[in-house]
Order: sequence, then C-alpha cells, then structure tokens
Amino acid sequence: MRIDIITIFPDYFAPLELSLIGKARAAGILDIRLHDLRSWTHDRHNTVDDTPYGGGPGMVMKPEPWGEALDAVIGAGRATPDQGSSPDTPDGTPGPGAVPRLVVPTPSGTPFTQERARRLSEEPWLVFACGRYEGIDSRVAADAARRMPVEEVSIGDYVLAGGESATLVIVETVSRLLPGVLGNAESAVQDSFATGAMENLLEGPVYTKPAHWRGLEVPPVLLSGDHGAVDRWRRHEALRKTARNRPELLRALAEAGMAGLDRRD
Ligand SMILES: Nc1cc(-c2ccc3ccn(Cc4ccc(CN5CCCCC5)cc4)c3c2)n[nH]1
Repeated sequence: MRIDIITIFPDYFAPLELSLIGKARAAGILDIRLHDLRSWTHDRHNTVDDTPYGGGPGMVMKPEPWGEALDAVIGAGRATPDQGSSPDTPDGTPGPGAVPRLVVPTPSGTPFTQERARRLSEEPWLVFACGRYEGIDSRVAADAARRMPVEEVSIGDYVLAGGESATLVIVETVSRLLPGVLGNAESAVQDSFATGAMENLLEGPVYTKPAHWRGLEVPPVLLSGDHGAVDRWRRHEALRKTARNRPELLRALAEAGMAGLDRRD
C-alpha cells in the first residue's frame, strides 16, 4: 500500500519510522510519503491560510496550495471516468493508472470504525489531507471528488487542533491489518469489534507470567489447559466488560439476536 500525507507539519509523522510501521516500510509492505503543503506556496511567507468568508473565528486553509499539492502528488494518476482505482501491479501497489482514495480527517466527517479500517486496508493507495486552523476551504474536497473518491472522516466527537493526530490513528489502524505487518505472535483477528464469535464485544482481561504477582493471581481457568473452558471464560469476560463499558453495543447485539447471547455459560 502506498500512503501519501500532505501536511504543514511533516515532523509530526516521525513516529511512522518506528515499530511495526517502520518495519513494514523497510520491508516494502508500506510506502509512506510525506509532503509539506508549503512546497506549493509561492509567496515570501509561504501563506497557507486566510480569513473565513462570512466572518467567524480563526483562519481557513486556502484552496490553491491544496489544489497544486494534490495535482502534484496524484500527478499522472489522474483518472478518466472509466479508470478504477484497481492496482496495475501484482503486488497491489498502485500502477500508473491507479487513482487514490483521498482521506480528509475532520470533526464533521463520518465515524472511523474498525470496519472502515478494514475497507481502507484493501485500497492500494491512500492520500491524507491534514488540515489545520478551522479547516480546509471546502472547494478542495469538491475539486478532488471530480477525479478520485474522497472520504471525510471523524475519529471521534472531540475537536483536535488539526488532522495530523487523526491521520496517525487511521494509518496505524489500517496498517496493522495489512498482511505481514503484525508478527505471527500478534493477530488483528481477536481485536475488539472484530468479526466472528466475539463480534462487536470488547475483549476481556489478559494475563502473562508470573502466575502470582503482588498477591494477585491469574484466573485458574487460564492455566487449566481446557481450551473450551478458556474460550467460554473469555466470552463471558468480554460480555461483562462490554456490559460495563459499552452497554449500547450489547443492546445492538441483543437486538440483532446474535446467537450465543442467551447461552448459559
Ligand atoms: N475527529 C476529529 C478530527 C478533527 C480535526 C481534523 C482536521 C482538522 C483541521 C483543523 N481542525 C481543527 C478545527 C476544525 C474545525 C473547527 C470548527 N469548529 C469545530 C467544532 C464546532 C464549531 C466549528 C475548529 C477546529 C481539525 C480537527 N478533530 N476531531
């Protein structure tokens, strides 16, 4: 997967050199490219913002630098209507005709969820537009939508100072779903909100050695070697955790008549 990030704070993304994502980049699984929006300004002060039309607090990001930046980053990949975004190369990286999906973090976007991360992880090429100030002139997304899919994404009902943190969250969540990014020891399958037997439940407590620590014991069932009993215990703990921390998820499961909720564990 290729990921382009356009931002006025490229240094914000130094963490993408580390850990799993850093290794995936070194292994060629991820091709992450950073672009400083100010490279596409032409005035002495590299201006990227201006006062909002209609008045109101703060500043809005000007459209021109964004338009030029997206043209440059997407470049020859500009689509004609009949071109899909399917990769032209066998390893899933975008070929010359590929079209990226533009992801624009914003408080007013549609919710980012694990399911949406799975969908994005199947894309060959994502471009992130990191806004600052009070946001980006709305014509930037409108113009981009003429030649590529555009998604406005919120990572939660709170207001960040810009799109960079949200982009880090989305890139991390999506990247860990790519084949080869998580080691064999870890698995994204058992995540909260994963599909399958623990569908949409929060995961319960986890333990490792030592079995006794500061007078606190590991639940004996986990040491029993009885995998059926362990699975039942884990599901019960997941239901308890979900009921305590996210009762609305449990109601949704009950309403969906999910099998197993009424099972006597
Ligand atoms: N999930 C999430 C994504 C973001 C995000 C993403 C990208 C940018 C770019 C700039 N900001 C800061 C910003 C944006 C909008 C406003 C306008 N204000 C919003 C609250 C109601 C009144 C009007 C203020 C400040 C961003 C914030 N925050 N939270």
